[in-house]
Amino acid sequence: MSGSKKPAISLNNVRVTYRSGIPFTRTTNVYSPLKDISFELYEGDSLGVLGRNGAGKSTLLRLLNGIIKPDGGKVINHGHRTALLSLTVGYDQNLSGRQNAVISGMMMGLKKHFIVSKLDEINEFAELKEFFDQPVKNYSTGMKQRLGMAVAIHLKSDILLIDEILAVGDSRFRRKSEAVMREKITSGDTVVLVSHSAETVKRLCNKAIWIEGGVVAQYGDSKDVVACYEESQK
Ligand SMILES: Nc1ncnc2c1ncn2[C@@H]1O[C@H](COP(=O)(O)OP(=O)(O)OP(=O)(O)O)[C@@H](O)[C@H]1O
Repeated sequence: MSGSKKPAISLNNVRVTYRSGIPFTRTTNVYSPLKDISFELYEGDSLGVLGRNGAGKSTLLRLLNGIIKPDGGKVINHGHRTALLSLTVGYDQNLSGRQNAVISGMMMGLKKHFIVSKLDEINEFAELKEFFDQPVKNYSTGMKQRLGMAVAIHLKSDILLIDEILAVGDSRFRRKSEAVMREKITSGDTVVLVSHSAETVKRLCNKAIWIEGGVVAQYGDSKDVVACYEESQK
């Protein structure tokens, strides 16, 4: 248990296997980045996810979001609405930022008229101006990041899952996003943050999980986990 906090999502012995066919052969690549993962994400926690490239951090966020299902073990969401903020998942490139914002909101289970009432605020935060009505394929990485951040902040979910999105974009917008994130965290929102920056995890998260070799190498207070993770990288 984590004090009197309630579990928001529980993972019990979770395994994820990717199977991809190799072109022009009858063979299939089978790979399990996550082999046996168990932990509880508690309500009100801000959890940083650490691990080297390919450790399965983004896979873990997709599991928490419910986009993928485990092929072993169980993911139990105790009734929370999640929003995944990522530069690689979630946009229809041919639709405008405005249309994508509406779709994202509907995927979070929100009513269309509520989402529509928030669109001006979303565009104001994202600073997209007339680009808001252009196809996302014309956006720069920074513009996609700003749109994702604006949608996630204005269309409230119970659990915000953030995949590396604070690492890109210009420093002014990064500071603006970090300030809003900090506000959400202090007001008790549940956040899971994947970052290559142990410093960011230490700054924004109270807890951290370190994934290595498909299992949990360490889970606990973010300062302790970051210290061990950084030591292992030397
Ligand atoms: N759809 C997929 N099909 C096949 N393999 C995949 C798929 N998605 C991810 N993988 C593989 O699973 C492993 C874990 O990927 P994942 O993106 O979760 O790692 P990560 O820790 O987020 O990596 P990074 O730090 O580089 O972003 C990688 O080896 C990746 O190549």
